[in-house]
Amino acid sequence: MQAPGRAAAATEVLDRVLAGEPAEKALTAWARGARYAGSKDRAAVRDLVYDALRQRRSAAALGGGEDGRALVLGVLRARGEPEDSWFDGSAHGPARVRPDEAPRAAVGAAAFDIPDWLEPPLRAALGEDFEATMQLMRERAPVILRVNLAKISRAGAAAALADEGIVTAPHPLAEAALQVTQGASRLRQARAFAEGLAELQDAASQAVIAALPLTDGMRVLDHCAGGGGKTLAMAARADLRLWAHDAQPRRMEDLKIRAARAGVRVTLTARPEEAAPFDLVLTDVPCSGSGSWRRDPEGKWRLTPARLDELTAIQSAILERAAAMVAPGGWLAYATCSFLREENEARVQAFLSRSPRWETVLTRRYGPLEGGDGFFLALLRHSG
Ligand SMILES: C[S@@+](CC[C@H](N)C(=O)[O-])C[C@H]1O[C@@H](n2cnc3c(N)ncnc32)[C@H](O)[C@@H]1O
Repeated sequence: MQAPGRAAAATEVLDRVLAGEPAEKALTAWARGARYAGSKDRAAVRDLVYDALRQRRSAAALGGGEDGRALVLGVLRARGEPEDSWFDGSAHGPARVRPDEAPRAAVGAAAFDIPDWLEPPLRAALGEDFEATMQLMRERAPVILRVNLAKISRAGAAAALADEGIVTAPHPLAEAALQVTQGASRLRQARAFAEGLAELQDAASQAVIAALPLTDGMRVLDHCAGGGGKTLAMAARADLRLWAHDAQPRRMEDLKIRAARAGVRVTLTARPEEAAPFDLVLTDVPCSGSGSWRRDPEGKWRLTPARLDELTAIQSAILERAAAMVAPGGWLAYATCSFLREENEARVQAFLSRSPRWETVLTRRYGPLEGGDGFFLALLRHSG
């Protein structure tokens, strides 16, 4: 495919997304009907679509409109591409750019590519880091690996990956983190993956686990385990007795296989109370995802104040339930991949105001200025 064909494909996909279809579904539907598209074409169309979703408001302004065509034009203008070679009016390409499609300036929240209603709470949460953080959130997220230090050193894993054409650099945020700088497309087939030497995991997720007081022999519950990324990261830190739970057990489907690959044992449970008490319970709660909108940019346009209220109620309920499963003197770790105080400090405060036997030992916010996703961790201790 030539550049115009890719622009036309991204326009078609974005128009479907703007009409309400999830981006992954729209991309799959397009790829099925475009057998002529090679892997490079599919990657290029995907990049255009995801760049447009991350930068939806500023791309719309730069592209002089609101539809898929304007978004693609805006992204290409932001990239400094010669628009005539993409919008060339050829049979498979978009029509030439019209005079009424002149770029406009994005102002206010649009310049940060966030909905208007989220600017005040994000400013409140991020303070003087707001602008720099929001600029980074408009970009693609880095590809980061967690080396399984129980099996190999970080330098050893980097060397094994380099043998397969995957170039990495140590990431400063966590001792097991490697940032992939070249060859990311080879990762899925890499031996280092199949042998459980490394897993994909954001650096801030890794830093959250590194901050937990985990020691050999502890009984630990990952209460919102999902795919189990943090379960496995905890297992690599110490010789633990580990349980994993999720309200949607299907999400943990691959965890058994991944645990076996990593050489660790995890008990999946639908009724964690039966194995309580635990020395530490991690609650990586469902949240707005505002810290990981680089990876899931649709999330920021989907979020509404009503959904945020629902999420904060769920977060409070999870904290209550998890706290009841912690042994006297034990630990409760509350984590979100969100910047918003309503989901972070405010949830912890609300919990503490109802729970006099708990105190905060540590709170920490992570963000893209440190090279990872946005994350929040509060480590609470029971008084015993
Ligand atoms: C942020 S994700 C967890 C990601 C996971 N810890 C990881 O590192 O890959 C939140 C998870 O919480 C689960 N969840 C939602 N409500 C829950 C509840 N009331 N109790 C337990 N898990 C819940 C969701 O199904 C989702 O998998």
